[in-house]
Amino acid sequence: MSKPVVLLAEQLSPATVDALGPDFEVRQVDGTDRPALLEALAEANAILVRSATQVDAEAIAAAPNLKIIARAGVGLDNVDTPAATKAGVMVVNAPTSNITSAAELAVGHIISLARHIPNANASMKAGDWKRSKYTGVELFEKTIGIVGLGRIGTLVVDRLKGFGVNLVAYDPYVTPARASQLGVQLLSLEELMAQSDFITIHIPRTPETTGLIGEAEFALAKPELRIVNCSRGGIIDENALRDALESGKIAGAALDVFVTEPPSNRDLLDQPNLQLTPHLGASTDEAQEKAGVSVARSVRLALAGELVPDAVNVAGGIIDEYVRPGIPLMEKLGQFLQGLIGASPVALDIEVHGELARYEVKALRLAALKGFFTNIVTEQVSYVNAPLLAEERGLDVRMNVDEDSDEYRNVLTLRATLSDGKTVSVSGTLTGVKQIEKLVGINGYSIEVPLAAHHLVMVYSDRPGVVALYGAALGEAGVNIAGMQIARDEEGGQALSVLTIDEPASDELLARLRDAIGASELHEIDIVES
Ligand SMILES: NC(=O)C1=CN([C@@H]2O[C@H](COP(=O)(O)OP(=O)(O)OC[C@H]3O[C@@H](n4cnc5c(N)ncnc54)[C@H](O)[C@@H]3O)[C@@H](O)[C@H]2O)C=CC1
Ligand SMILES: O=C(O)CCC(=O)C(=O)O
Repeated sequence: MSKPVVLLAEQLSPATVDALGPDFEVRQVDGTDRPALLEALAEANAILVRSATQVDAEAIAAAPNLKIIARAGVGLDNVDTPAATKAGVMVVNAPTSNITSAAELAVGHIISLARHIPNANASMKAGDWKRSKYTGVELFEKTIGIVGLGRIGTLVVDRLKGFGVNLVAYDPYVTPARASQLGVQLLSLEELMAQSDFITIHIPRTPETTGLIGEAEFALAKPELRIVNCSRGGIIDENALRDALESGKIAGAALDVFVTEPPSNRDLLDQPNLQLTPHLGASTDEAQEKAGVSVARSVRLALAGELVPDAVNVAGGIIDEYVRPGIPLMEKLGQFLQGLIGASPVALDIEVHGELARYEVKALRLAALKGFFTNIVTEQVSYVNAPLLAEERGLDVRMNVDEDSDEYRNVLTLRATLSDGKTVSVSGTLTGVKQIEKLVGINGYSIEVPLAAHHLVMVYSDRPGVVALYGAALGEAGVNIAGMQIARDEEGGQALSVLTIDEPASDELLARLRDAIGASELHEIDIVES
């Protein structure tokens, strides 16, 4: 069997390939060479990128086998996550891999701006010895404004505390209590612009943050202001920054990120009081190793069909070891239920009874939906797009979790409500040390049958001789019965037989069985392993 193809579209740490291990065919492509990228995506099961490769809707459409897009870093601006979700493709990033490096670069820029280190260095290399020209300022007792008190902003705060500075911040999504815990005073953006001697920006680029700092904000600034952006290009309006630097409205700026990378607007780049780095925030050995290892681990999990903690478009989160075996069982119950109803329900109740109820079981909801849609839509169904498929079909999905369970330690039940109000249900459990997956209920009939690849479910009126009838029909067709269980509501009432068989039954055999036993219901249910 050929190995899954993992495409490395950018330069990643060698630790990435080591962490992927021998189970994949690793291919390289230059992600900025668009035709080459689209061609390589045709066979890719996973793609690993940094920030230069555009994984947009066109690229995702060119990758019919793609299961995961892994961003070895934080920002996901270069990945079309909604398009990936629609195609059932998981998107992951490495959210903490490079935050220390990015925070350290921002602090480095602040100190360099304060002491003119890059300009003084360039001047000396050019043969000069100019001391007074490069007189700087101390950080001590200055006001430093942090825009964005997230992961990186918080690390910057921690690092700056040692300088004896006054820390203020603008982040509308952070509570004053959290800010004061960090030793930072929350201000409005206008107050922060007016009070700060230094500003450092650590927010994502969104429609709301694009151009957040422009002409109006620079108009509020002190002439001593020095501003640093190591987050995303465009959060500071580049034209407004050029004007503010050129006119002496502010004292200096440092940029690691640009609207277009690489940038070409020389009128900005050539400003003498602007210091530049070519998007180096994450460019350290440590950050690249952590990012590579983190995304390699996510790729391994995703290609093994597992939920991934760092997925940004899946709501599964971290799954407890106790919950984990329930995931494949729930997926199978989802398939089984769909096989039983063969129609589209209006509501789906996902019930978790027993000890499992003490754990976070959100992942079981995803598993149920994934299983339910697996055999009824043509597109790839994954933990990513299964909730979207339910939403698109107007399916009312409800989750009921309850610690009570009578007969078994845990029982998982899926109950569909059809448009005529009728309900259809299937229940399963895991038994013994080997955690055997068993069906323990169908439509209120108690049974106990190990789940298999092929099942027959027959409902008929309870009477002697029926087992011989279906046994003979299956025997004549050469189909072996692997397991069976009969249940009934009352003597002479309705009976239900569940058989596991070694191969699928043909349509002709199903018709013969129906006639032979006068079945009121007969379902052949095949479970495909995902
Ligand atoms: N230069 C580089 O190489 C690197 C850049 N980055 C970038 O740094 C930025 C920050 O990353 P993290 O700290 O990990 O993100 P995060 O998600 O932990 O924090 C972002 C913070 O921004 C705040 N925020 C969101 N909208 C805001 C608004 N309109 N005004 C003010 N605050 C707002 C949020 O409340 C949050 O606290 C991201 O854009 C990321 O892509 C990250 C790593 C390396
Ligand atoms: O991989 C890189 O160098 C880009 C880092 C970055 O900007 C991020 O992780 O958001």
